[in-house]
Amino acid sequence: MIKLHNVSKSFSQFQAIKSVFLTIDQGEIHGIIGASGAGKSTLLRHMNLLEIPDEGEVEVNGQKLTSLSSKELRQARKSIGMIFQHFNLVANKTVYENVAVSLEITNFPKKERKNRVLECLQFVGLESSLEKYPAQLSGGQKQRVGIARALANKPQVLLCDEPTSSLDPNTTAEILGVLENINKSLGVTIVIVSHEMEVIKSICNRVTVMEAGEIYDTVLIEPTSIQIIDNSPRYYVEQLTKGGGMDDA
Ligand SMILES: Nc1ncnc2c1ncn2[C@@H]1O[C@H](COP(=O)(O)OP(=O)(O)OP(=O)(O)O)[C@@H](O)[C@H]1O
Repeated sequence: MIKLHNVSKSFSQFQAIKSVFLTIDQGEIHGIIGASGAGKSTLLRHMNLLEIPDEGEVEVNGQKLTSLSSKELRQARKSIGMIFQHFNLVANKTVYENVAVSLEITNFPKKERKNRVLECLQFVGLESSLEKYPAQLSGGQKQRVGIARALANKPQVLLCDEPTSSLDPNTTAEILGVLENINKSLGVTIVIVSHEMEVIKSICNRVTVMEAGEIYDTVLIEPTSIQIIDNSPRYYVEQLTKGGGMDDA
């Protein structure tokens, strides 16, 4: 479970996040959507304290991250994986090494590292690309490496910041399939920030709509295929709740 309690964050004079309260249940696939600059990524980055809130508390997997020492926070972060729009792979490391490095950082038992790396790469279907370098991979394959790296330490939560925004529609569907599989077969709670309505509609159980640093609404959704034509938070909520168009707006 993830709990944000009265979280606020400013950059200089600009308040990016304003008194946000949000609870994400264990096992959920939770979407965060909204216009550019609404604060989606900043909010997500509070869930592993990559952003430290000015005010408020962040609780993940029963631990109040905002009350932990740096050592305790490093430990707690093992159970929170993260993937990114631009994959953030190390260019001069192979696929195998990119995943292994996350086990080295957390002091994962040395004897078990190789097996764990292979297991994760097998899970994302990249077991035959161990010796390749990121430049030799397609965007979808790079994101699979990112996912394998995020899974290496057996997280309970996976934070996804625009995970498919650099990918074409077919590759997007493949990556969403991998994320769905992680949720269903490993029981990992997933939070996805995306500006793509189709992505959110196809995978999430519940969606938070943000506007100007605040939560505009949080809605349960039923997946349907829609085409996004507007950027207002009201439109997002209408689409998520009714699956309707803008005719009655
Ligand atoms: N490190 C930072 N320093 C200064 N301003 C920041 C910083 N991080 C975010 N912001 C500002 O906070 C606001 C919210 O940014 P954020 O990236 O969270 O929005 P977003 O909804 O994810 O947008 P996008 O969809 O364009 O990525 C923006 O105005 C952004 O410029």
